Amino acid sequence: MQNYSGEEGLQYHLQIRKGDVGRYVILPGDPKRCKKIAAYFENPVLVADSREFVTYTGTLDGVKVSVTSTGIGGPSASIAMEELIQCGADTFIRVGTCGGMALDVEGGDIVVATGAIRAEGTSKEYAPIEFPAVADLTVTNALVQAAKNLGKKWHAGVVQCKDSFYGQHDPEQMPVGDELLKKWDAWMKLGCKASEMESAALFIVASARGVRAGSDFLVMGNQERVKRGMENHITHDTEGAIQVAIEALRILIREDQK
Ligand SMILES: O=P(O)(O)O[C@H]1O[C@H](CO)[C@@H](O)[C@H]1O
Ligand SMILES: O=c1cc[nH]c(=O)[nH]1
Repeated sequence: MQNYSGEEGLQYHLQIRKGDVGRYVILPGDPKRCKKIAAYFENPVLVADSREFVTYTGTLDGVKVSVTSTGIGGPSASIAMEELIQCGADTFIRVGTCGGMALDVEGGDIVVATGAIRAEGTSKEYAPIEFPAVADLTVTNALVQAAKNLGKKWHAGVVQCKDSFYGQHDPEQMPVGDELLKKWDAWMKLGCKASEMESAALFIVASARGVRAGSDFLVMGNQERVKRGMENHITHDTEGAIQVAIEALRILIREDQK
């Protein structure tokens, strides 16, 4: 791959090199979530802070692990994954926030993505639309086991990914609102659990590069419950979703050492 950083081995956007990160990387969207995640590592060190990409590295049960923020959306998430892979990473867990869609998915619950609807643009520059954005099975199983171990209320299933946050929340305001609403109705009928923005791109990049990726999310609220006058708990506390990702990494590290 062409290097645009002007320095051999230095990744252009993330400003990291081989040796700066572990093979296991947690990927939040929000850069401010990195410090909270790194607090679960032993001896966390800030290794880079560039654009929306903040990276800390430490250890978990003695094994080198990292956290890098992806920013919002597929374009920056795909850049983060590509540059981390160049530095030796091969196992990724996205820890995000999402909006619930299925009616039993409530604010404060955890959603684990088994696959992602590719209603975004980035993944289309990697793979034909017929190819599914599927999470890695070992990472997904570890996330589900982690949610069970921690006694969380969790759901596993397909999540919808898009590029426009407000296309999800205010489709009527969009000139193509009819199209968005028609598709959204189909996702609901197909049992989609939640909506977020990065997993489809991450799962497709992972398939293209032969690495493992999975995702878990805090459900911030559920617009479909609001629409039906059902109770809608709103929360922004990502700590539970972070704990599930950390526990899942511990499970993966143990399994990989067998
Ligand atoms: O909380 P993060 O990880 O950023 O994830 C979700 O929040 C952002 C939108 O508010 C999008 O990035 C979406 O995927
Ligand atoms: O509703 C939501 C919440 C978080 N992220 C999204 O993309 N949508």
